Amino acid sequence: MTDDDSPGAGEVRAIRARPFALDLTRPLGTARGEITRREGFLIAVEPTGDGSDAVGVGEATPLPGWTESSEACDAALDAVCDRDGTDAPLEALRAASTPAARHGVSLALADAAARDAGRSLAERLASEADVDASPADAVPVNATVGDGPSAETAAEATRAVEEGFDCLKLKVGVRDVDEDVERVRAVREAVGDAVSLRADANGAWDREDARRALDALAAFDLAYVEQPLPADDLDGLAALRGGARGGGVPVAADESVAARGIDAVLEADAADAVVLKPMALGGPDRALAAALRARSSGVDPVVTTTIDAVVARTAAVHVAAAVPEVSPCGLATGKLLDEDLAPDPCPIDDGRIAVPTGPGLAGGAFDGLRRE
Ligand SMILES: O=C(O)CCC(=O)c1ccccc1C(=O)O
Ligand SMILES: [Mg+2]
Repeated sequence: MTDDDSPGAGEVRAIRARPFALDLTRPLGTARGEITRREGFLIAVEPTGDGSDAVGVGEATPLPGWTESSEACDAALDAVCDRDGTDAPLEALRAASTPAARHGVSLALADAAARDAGRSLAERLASEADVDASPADAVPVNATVGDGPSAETAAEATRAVEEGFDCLKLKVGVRDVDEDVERVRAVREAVGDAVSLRADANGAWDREDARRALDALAAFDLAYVEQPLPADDLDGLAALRGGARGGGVPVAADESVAARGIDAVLEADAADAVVLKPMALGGPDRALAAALRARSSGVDPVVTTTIDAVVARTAAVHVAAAVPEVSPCGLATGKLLDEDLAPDPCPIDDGRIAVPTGPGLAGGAFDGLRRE
């Protein structure tokens, strides 16, 4: 990483933040409540130096429980916005306390730097993180199926497979374990054996329920169960995995990574896979670093979002593209939003999402947002 090239190292002419609010088409049911609406801030930065005038865009879309509150995000952005010649704004934004604010500013700076260099964001992230391989031009994705009655869940899963998805993630943990087992059975029967299935309990179960659920779900060849236990129960997750090594269901950590950090999860041997949300981890750079650390420990990284708007979703696609041979990622959530900040530059075809070629996030696709 060179000094004049590193995000946050240069002087920044101006940082602006504009609030937005977007409704979901219909609520996404999870064990931690329904997600109905996303409120955040569109960020724009104008870096100084060498006569370049590339404006970078970013997005800070907090989801309380995963990130700071909307108020804390607003206050953190306020502290770095609209100040002439703000130096190293990233140093003022703590990933641990205000990850969404840091995400927004770090993405805008990285977008600007990538545009200046005429490279895609994925190329810039990969080279900053010393990834040798070239970024992928498309990334496999899972369809996201929320909680619902068994027949509804099976119908939604069938629709996703008809649209070309060969990996589905089902939300579980809202109902009791027996009902969820029946939902997974109904989906497996509806979609057949060739489709990869994941289940996400969002920390809903205690150790006894989790053991019972994983034992019963072993019959349905799940790729993994995501966050079967609360975020802090790393020892419990490690013990559940004992079954995975013996042919049971693999375990993925999501909330645990956001709450405790990637290093704690890897040190505790708590997961077969980790689910990485750039918005919850403090930025695309930090999410890629976590992915590479997981990979080097033999743990499979998966990139997803907190149901972000198009700017942060596109950034997460670039993060996923920079991870060599990445597993299906939770990036097919654009259709959950009723409206968006701009048209989506990442078409999904046959279960894969296209990575924009740049420069930056998506060439000229977000130029309307840069000028506002
Ligand atoms: O991973 C996906 O398929 C979509 C994203 C998703 O499920 C999610 C969205 C918002 C908040 C939490 C979660 C989660 O993975 O638990
Ligand atoms: Mg999850």
